[in-house]
Amino acid sequence: MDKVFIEGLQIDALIGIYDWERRIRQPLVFDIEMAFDNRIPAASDAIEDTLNYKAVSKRIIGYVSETGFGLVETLAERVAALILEEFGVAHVKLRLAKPGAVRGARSVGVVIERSAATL
Ligand SMILES: Nc1nc2c(c(=O)[nH]1)N=C([C@H](O)[C@@H](O)CO)CN2
Repeated sequence: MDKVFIEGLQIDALIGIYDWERRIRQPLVFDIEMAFDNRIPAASDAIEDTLNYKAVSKRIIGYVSETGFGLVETLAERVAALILEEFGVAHVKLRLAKPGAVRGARSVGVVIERSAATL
């Protein structure tokens, strides 16, 4: 299956389990791969036929900016569900990184894959 991807989408968010984390915003980085049949927009050359990565990115930025979960697992799950439900995507792979959260590690986080069929 073809994919549409969004790589390195950085969003500042309220996220974390510790008291000090509840008082600041921290950078999160999303890498997202979404299953999509790109032959249709390729044939029409029409943006309406695409899975519009700009529209998906804007929706995710808006959503994540308003959240305040403790765990990256929770946020990753909600964003994956949003993509499946609102953009008609059948399968999504999402990597959510929290750079700088652990001293000595460049980044930490989670990778999940979800399908609309098993929502
Ligand atoms: N699997 C996870 N482990 C940890 C998380 C998390 O969201 N998922 N969060 C923290 C803290 O918030 C951490 O990021 C602060 O440095 C610790 N472990």
